[in-house]
Amino acid sequence: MGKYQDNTPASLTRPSREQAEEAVRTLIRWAGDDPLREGLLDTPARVTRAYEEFFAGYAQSPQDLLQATFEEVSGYQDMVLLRDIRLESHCEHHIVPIIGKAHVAYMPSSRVVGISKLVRLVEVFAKRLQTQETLTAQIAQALDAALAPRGVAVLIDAAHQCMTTRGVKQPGVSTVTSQFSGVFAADVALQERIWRLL
Ligand SMILES: Nc1nc2c(ncn2[C@@H]2O[C@H](COP(=O)(O)OP(=O)(O)OP(=O)(O)O)[C@@H](O)[C@H]2O)c(=O)[nH]1
Ligand SMILES: [Zn+2]
Repeated sequence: MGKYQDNTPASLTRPSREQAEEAVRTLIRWAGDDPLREGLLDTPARVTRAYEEFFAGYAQSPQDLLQATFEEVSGYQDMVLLRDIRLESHCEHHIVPIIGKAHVAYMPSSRVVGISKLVRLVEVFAKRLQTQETLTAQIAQALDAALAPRGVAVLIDAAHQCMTTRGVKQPGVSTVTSQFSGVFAADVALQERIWRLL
């Protein structure tokens, strides 16, 4: 009998906690230290628990999150914009933090969603291994799919620690990405209004 009975590729099967902790011990040795010295003994367990927090988004569904919508907003039709949502993610190339701000806007058609859900939506995708472009696009696409609004705008402004603390070492650089759909994609004046609001 094969090791993986459901034909799931080995690269997709979740290791046990013990295997994950062993991998951390390997990386500690790779860094040049002794995983058995007192100060590092509990580190593998802490790191795996930290990974559960950093990457909690894999276990969360954006569709479930955006299910509860409502219509009664007394005919309100203009944009809803959440500015300065704290963004904490990890770059998929180096697994180091991406820290910044996300701004999410949509132009409702008939339904709106609880504003906290927009923050949670950012978190679902941020708590995965990401590029900033993918993160921006995934948030926009999930909102479009769930609310069928007249348009969506997602902007992210973030610093990548893979560029600030290593590599090119440019602490002052932030990366700005944006994705517009619907009326926001069609109307440059609307895009300008958003940039001004930010
Ligand atoms: N487009 C994009 N690139 C990213 C993102 N996060 C990190 N990167 C880049 O991914 C690239 C990986 O390049 P490689 O040459 O394979 O890796 P590297 O040798 O570590 O690159 P350096 O960072 O230049 O030292 C780097 O240029 C990173 O700056 C992101 O969110 N979007
Ligand atoms: Zn990186």
